[in-house]
Amino acid sequence: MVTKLLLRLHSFPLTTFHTNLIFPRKHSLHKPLTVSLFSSSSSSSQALTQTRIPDPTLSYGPSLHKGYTPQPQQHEQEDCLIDEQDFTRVFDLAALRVPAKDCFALEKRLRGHLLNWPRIRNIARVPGDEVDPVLVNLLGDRDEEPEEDLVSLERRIYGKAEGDGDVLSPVLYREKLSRTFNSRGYVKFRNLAKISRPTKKKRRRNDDGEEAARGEGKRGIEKNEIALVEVVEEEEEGGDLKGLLGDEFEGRMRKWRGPTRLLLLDERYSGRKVEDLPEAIKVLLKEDMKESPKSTFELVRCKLTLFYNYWQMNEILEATLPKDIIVPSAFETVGHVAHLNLREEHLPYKNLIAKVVLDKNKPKIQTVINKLEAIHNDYRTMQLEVLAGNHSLVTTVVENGMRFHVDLATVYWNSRLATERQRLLNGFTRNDVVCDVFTGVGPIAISAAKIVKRVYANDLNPYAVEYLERNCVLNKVERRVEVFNMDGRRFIRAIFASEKAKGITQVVMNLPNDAAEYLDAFRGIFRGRPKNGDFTFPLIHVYGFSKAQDPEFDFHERIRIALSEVAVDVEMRRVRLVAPGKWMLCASFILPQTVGFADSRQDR
Ligand SMILES: C[S@@+](CC[C@H](N)C(=O)[O-])C[C@H]1O[C@@H](n2cnc3c(N)ncnc32)[C@H](O)[C@@H]1O
Repeated sequence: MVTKLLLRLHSFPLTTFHTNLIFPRKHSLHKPLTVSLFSSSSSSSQALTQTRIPDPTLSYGPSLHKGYTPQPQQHEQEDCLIDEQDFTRVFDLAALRVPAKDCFALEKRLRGHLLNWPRIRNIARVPGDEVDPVLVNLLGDRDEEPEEDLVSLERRIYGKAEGDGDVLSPVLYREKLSRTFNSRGYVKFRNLAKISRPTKKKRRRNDDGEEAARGEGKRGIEKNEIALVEVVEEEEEGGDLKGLLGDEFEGRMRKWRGPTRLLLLDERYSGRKVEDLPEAIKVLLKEDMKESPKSTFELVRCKLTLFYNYWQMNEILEATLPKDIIVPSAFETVGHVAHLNLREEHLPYKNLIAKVVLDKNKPKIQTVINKLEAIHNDYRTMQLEVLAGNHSLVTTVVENGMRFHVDLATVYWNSRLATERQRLLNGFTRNDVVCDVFTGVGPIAISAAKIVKRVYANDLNPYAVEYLERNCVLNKVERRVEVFNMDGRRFIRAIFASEKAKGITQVVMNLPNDAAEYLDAFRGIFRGRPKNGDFTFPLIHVYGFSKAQDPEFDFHERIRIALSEVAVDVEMRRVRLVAPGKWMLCASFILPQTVGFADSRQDR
């Protein structure tokens, strides 16, 4: 998520309340302010008339069950599945307005008293008070008449000071200045060009047309906007300076003369007056005042608006789905595709769930699919339903630093096996020659090709073989991988009957449903060859599922039966629990000589 703060100025019709002032300011440089956090630009023109959402059991922190909703807006509903405006929540907060230069130090020291909400920065910018340091310097360091300095500064920046009447448009203001130029002299206006020319950043935003509508209250919430902070009140005229800092600081009362920041205070302090703030905050501010006597602070009330984009997937789903069903919290990803495994109870809400998954995981996720039924077909491909996003199931997955093109509609892919594949790869050396009998699009074969001498990769599915070949080229291993498209049993027989058999040191058989039953293909593969011949008895890694009480024993039995061998020395490990009570296992063993030289008449 982008964590950028951008400024909004004068974009909301804001209500102004009285403020508790730490430092009163007779002349304010500020209008009601709008500050946007984490967004790229514009703000809402929502009127903040509210519908309270009372919940007596409120926990600490942001929640869709807390705060209040702004008055519903007339809007065109793009998607009837979910109305994003229903998820807008407004929270009343207190904030300390502090000089920008002090904000980080104060944030550190006040941390325990700040808002500390996830994805919301404790420091918010205050638009409109960013003053070019050169201009601030123009004020000099004189203490005697700070207010006159500020009035003068205001005129330079805004074309008017408080009480001067309406703000001139930038064009009129420039014209006015140019008319008075000669009489007033260049000295006082040497920054004219600077202040009348928009900065590069502002210009860019103007180009986007985003700033153009500012002030007209026409803008909607930006797509990626998650939160907005608005100062909703201005200071009380002639507020009591002594309230917080005592008599000793009265003489130090001075005006703002530079950029400020808002330090958002803990939600507990919402609506409090200065005197009600914890002693720790007061002491700290006093200390800061002693260290930098020119610092100014004020307590302001503000509204923090959290939009649909702020809330996380589970928060939205929890608020939307009926209370008695489990909120789906996880999904698999394959490239840009999110793969849900929805339960029966979720099916009536599948499109809504998919939309939230898509919204909350963009741009990485572009498509949301649901598996329709258990995998039954030979190629181990899934029956899928596209629920949201684009319908392309051709995607690119990165695993072990390799890239794999995959079409989920026609080939098998399972990202959950990445760790297991890596474990297998760790056992390969550059002296190995690997045979991958059920290779799919090649996640093992292609990664192995970067390590070992040679790989023979086979799959029955012609689409998988097509992607395998593409992926070999994509990962620049096509010269080390020989590709076959045949039934696994036939492949084992053919490869071990050929000259290639000599060098093969490891065989991978990852077809957990039936791979063990293909082991019979190894019977007699070296039959007829001299027993002291220069061939290797390969290390075989075979995968399988077991629902038995003792899965290792059960799988071992299947292997023994397939090999027609009384005893096989097998190293067994559990890979993962694929369903309640169903384990995926990997058995590794060196092909027994008795099996390799077996009489083929025992074969199927
Ligand atoms: C579980 S996938 C494993 C793919 C790959 N090893 C991986 O980790 O992604 C099993 C693969 O075996 C292929 N397959 C199924 N039956 C086969 C057979 N009789 N002979 C060869 N390949 C077969 C399927 O097309 C599928 O690609």
